[in-house]
Amino acid sequence: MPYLKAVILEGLRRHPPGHFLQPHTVTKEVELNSYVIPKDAPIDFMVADMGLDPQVWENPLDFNPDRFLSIDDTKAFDIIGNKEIKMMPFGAGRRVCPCYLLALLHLEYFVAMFWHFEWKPVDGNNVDLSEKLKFIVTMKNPLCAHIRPRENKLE
Ligand code: HEM
Repeated sequence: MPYLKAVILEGLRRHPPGHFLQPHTVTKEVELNSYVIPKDAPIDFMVADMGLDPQVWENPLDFNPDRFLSIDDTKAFDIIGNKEIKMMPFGAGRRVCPCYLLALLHLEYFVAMFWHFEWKPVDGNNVDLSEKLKFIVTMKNPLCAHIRPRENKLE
């Protein structure tokens, strides 16, 4: 289970479904780290870039779930930025995704299907992880796979 959770977190870091949040704004001018943010100016959060910041993540382009296993308890990873923000696929603060726990559970069920089902690319096509930026991010070339129950259960 810890590794399954680590795979989900790494997927959300490396390929967050939304590259931006909804635009946010401030109700009065504020200064943050010597930047002045004017009242009512639309503010976009670069979610995808946060997850690729080399000052925060070692080899950020690598898909490496192990980076989350070094955290004592994967469950405790601060995905909604209560204490610190290292990535924010669900946003943070008062407009954070209210269903993030449901979404995480859903992702776990989906990825756990690999335990029981074997996935094979159709006609030997390689899996292409190129992204297409729409309202959310989708696969540029949709995944086509044959799925069948595993004959040999995974250890
Ligand atoms: C992997 C799945 C999901 C991701 C990555 C995701 C991500 C997000 C993000 C980034 C926001 C905007 C946060 C902000 O602007 O600060 C958001 C808002 C929201 N999400 Fe999700 N979400 C997911 C699944 C879901 C699901 C399953 C539901 C409901 C069943 C849901 C319901 C909502 C709602 C209602 C809001 C608006 C909250 C508000 O404006 O106060 N999301 N989500």
